Amino acid sequence: MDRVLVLNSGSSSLKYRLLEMGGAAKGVGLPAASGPRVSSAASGVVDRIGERRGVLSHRVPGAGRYQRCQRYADHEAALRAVLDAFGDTGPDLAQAGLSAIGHRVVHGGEHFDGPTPVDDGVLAAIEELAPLAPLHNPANVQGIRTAIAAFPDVPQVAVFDTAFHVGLPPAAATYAVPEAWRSRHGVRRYGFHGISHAYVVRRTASWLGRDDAAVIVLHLGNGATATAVSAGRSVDTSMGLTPLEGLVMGTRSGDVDPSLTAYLGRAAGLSAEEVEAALNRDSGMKALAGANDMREVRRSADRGDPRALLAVEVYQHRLRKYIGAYTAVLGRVDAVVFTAGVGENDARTRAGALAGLEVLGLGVDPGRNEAPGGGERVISHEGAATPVLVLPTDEELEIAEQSLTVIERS
Ligand SMILES: Nc1ncnc2c1ncn2[C@@H]1O[C@H](COP(=O)(O)OP(=O)(O)O)[C@@H](O)[C@H]1O
Ligand SMILES: CC(=O)OP(=O)(O)O
Ligand SMILES: [Mg+2]
Repeated sequence: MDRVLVLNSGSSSLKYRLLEMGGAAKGVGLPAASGPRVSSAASGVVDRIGERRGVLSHRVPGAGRYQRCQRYADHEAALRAVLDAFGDTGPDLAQAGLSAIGHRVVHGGEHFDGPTPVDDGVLAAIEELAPLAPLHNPANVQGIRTAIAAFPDVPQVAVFDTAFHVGLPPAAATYAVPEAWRSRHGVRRYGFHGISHAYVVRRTASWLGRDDAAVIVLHLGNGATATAVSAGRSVDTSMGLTPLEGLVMGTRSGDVDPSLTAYLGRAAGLSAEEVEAALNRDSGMKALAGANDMREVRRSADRGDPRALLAVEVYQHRLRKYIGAYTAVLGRVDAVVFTAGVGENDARTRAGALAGLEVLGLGVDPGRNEAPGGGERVISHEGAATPVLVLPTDEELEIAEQSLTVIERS
């Protein structure tokens, strides 16, 4: 049996899971995407990293839950606290015989087209890409460095969000901008959330009983991506050079007119860096409705707050446009799949995104869409031409599987 510790460092959170793969199941049984049985020996999350009061929740199946609230200054401090939690409650990581530590890395640029064992050169390359994923790559690097310091003898593997999109057709990957920007500075569309997509696309193929399907994947979390997938390959995706383009997100604007930066420089005296930071951290639902969490936005909208009502309309309108566009890109759609925090849990967003798309054969069955309970499910009408599915993503399982593939190869 292999044990893999997975670290998924987000902009302000650190999710982690210790997975046991291929052995007799203990702990919580997980729906293995492929291959042998997988179980979770411990899992948890540190939320609100960098804020005054962060929260660490650590869960060990059979031994309960443990919570600690304090300030976690950065991802290094968060990971050290996670390692302490393992020390306090078990399982003992030093004795676990870890086969690998798998890290989610958001931007892999043009260098990385698959999971990669981490060495100094790989770490330097990930660091160099930080300007293209300012909310994510610095956190990923901190996580990797801290894990190497704690477990110098365990293989560390970087698993990239961009890798799923490496084969994007040139027509979708190319920006119509000066040649020198493209050839000298790597200016192209990369695409993100590929770890989640890889998992969800495999689950979709298994649901449909075919792997040549044309699928629109809607990963709607804090960050959000729409992707057109044909026969398992990404053929267009809404995020581009950085994870800022595309859909409206929790704190990110998604698509805006590129003239915005220069205009605000002239009109408001803002530097390019200030505009970029605001588009990443202070835009999206946070800017429109005062909260980045869709649950809070919905509560405000239910109270009749006009800002929240508009925010929801803007969010859904953008989604609907991308679904229409990707129907055109694919020519034929065999399934639409919702995943991640908002996609898995918010029935109203799913219904709103597809409202008016009956002309494309798309829609939800209200009873199925609103039925309580999670898990993989169909939410379109019985016999609908295009099934609409909710498939909970599992980035940690995908990272663990990809990490083991690399370890076994080397
Ligand atoms: N029941 C729910 N209804 C609406 N939105 C939800 C619900 N549960 C979670 N979410 C949304 O999911 C988001 C987080 O999604 P997640 O996929 O965990 O994002 P990330 O990995 O980017 O942190 C939260 O910001 C919240 O808006
Ligand atoms: C790439 C990205 O946007 O990731 P997240 O949704 O975790 O912020
Ligand atoms: Mg996520």
